[in-house]
Amino acid sequence: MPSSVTPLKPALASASDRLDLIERPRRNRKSEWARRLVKENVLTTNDLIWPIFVQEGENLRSPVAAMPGVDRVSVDIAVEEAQRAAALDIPVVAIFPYTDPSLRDPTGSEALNAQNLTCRACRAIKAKVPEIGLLTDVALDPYTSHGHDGLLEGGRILNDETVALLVRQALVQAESGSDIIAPSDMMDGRVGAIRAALDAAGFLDVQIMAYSAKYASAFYGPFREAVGSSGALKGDKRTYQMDYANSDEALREAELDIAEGADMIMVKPGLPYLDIVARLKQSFGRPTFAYQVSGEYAMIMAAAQNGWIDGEKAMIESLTAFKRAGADGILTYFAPRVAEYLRGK
Ligand SMILES: NCc1[nH]cc(CCC(=O)O)c1CC(=O)O
Ligand SMILES: [Mg+2]
Repeated sequence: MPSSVTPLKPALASASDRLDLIERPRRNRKSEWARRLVKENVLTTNDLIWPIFVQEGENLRSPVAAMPGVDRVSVDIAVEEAQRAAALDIPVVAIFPYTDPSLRDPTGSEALNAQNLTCRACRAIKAKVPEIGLLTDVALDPYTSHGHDGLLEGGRILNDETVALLVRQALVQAESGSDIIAPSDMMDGRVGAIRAALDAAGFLDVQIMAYSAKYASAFYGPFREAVGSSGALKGDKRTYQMDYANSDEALREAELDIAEGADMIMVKPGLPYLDIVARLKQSFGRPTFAYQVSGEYAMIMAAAQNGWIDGEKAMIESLTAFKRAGADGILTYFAPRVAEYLRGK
């Protein structure tokens, strides 16, 4: 018998040393094949949405300091990234613009410009990579000089006036080829208003993924660096984004968005809010997504770069945790790396 073969033998010498257990949960974990057999949740490339930051210029990549491995890219490179995503079977890319400071104003008027970066990126990607889904964020913050998602008047964010602008922003995005409109602004009533406008304009097939439970969070810091709104932001977003102490409120928000026509709902941030993901999925049974945001990405990368955790393992574990909580998909900056990892398996 070759020495590498483990002989079958009783684990303990005498029966008296043995615990009298009917159930031994470890039996189902005894080997790789046994673990695979009882695996409950699996992460696949179908679960991934890749957020991409775009900037002006040509053949340009600018690293985002707080997000190692993530670059802001010019539109031509964004097209190449979309091609890479399609080749990796990633279903959707999400476009986020770095707007030149000279184009930012108090009303975020650049958001309504059909020639803005987001719209140009959409058209360029649609033309070259028609097989990939395109998601665009609807909110004014990449375009306002004050960094808020809505119109600001005397220190207040105006709801209904903002919604009127968001509707127009959604329309220019749909006209540019966006397949999924994702309102991230947290104004009341925006989903219904956007749905009605899309339908009236004939965009019956354009989907809405509502950022339904979006919390006022410290984990968005690196994103604001990436889109250049951190320096601009005055105050915080707590009068429109949710209080992280609340959970029932997320149910009411999601209920409203669904009633107003959201095709998909989203929770954001991700990992610290898995309880919300689970509650929404169980309560509504709708396609439910989570956003593993910039600060979550930064934490994993920073610890990995210090040699404190295994970054690749933490990446897969964190994304599988979203699946376990009930998420149908995850917006994650790890998307291309995970897709490559999954392909190699
Ligand atoms: N409304 C814009 C928006 N859309 C996505 C994010 C954050 C994404 C991330 O941190 O990765 C933000 C920032 C914010 O609300 O301040
Ligand atoms: Mg709402």
